[in-house]
Amino acid sequence: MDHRLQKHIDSLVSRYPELSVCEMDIKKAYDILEDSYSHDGKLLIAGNGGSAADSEHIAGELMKRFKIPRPVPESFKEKLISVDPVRGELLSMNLERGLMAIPLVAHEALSTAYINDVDGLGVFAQQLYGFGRAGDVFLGISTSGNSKNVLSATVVARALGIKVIGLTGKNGGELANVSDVAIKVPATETFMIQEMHLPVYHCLCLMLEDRFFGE
Ligand SMILES: O=C(CO)[C@@H](O)[C@H](O)[C@H](O)[C@H](O)COP(=O)(O)O
Repeated sequence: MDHRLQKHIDSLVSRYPELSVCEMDIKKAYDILEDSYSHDGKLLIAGNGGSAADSEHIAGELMKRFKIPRPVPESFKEKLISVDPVRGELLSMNLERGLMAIPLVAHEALSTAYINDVDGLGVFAQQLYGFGRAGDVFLGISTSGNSKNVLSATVVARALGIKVIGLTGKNGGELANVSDVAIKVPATETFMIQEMHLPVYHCLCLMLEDRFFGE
């Protein structure tokens, strides 16, 4: 792996030595994401409770600058100038390029209506079916690896040609079995698993940002 990207993993492992067991799987997950983003794909993310918050957090890191400024291309700025009816005023916008990431835990009106009218367990599957396209990536976050609404979404992912990354606890659960790669952090207690998920996904976001927006 490029030393520029490896440095993020080295930093992760120096801060969290227990996560060294995840190194290979983090690299595999990175490769899947890099390939998807290189071909105009996107990331769809789902999880429950604390992992729902993580889903939103990840989208936030990817959709705008994390550490590196991501200026929009000059050609697009020129388009902004050409369509700005009140020259200058709107150009104070500081748009940034994003890596497209959609948290399937958002969209409350859609989710609550689907859960209420159709099927509680299909809430992520329905959104994945709507938003997902072949070549995208689904990231399922589950400390147990057995949350049925996340597992249902993996079935839809397979049917659509969407690769699945699982982020789980040590035991992996069913999610690890149905993922293209499962990052199983070495903890078994829900809150401790969640505490290890954060540095793992930060590392992936840093690697992707460096790849697509670094020098
Ligand atoms: O944040 C916490 C516990 O720390 C809880 O909200 C927790 O995320 C919820 O119980 C989830 O429903 C657990 O689901 P999962 O991680 O096993 O898929």
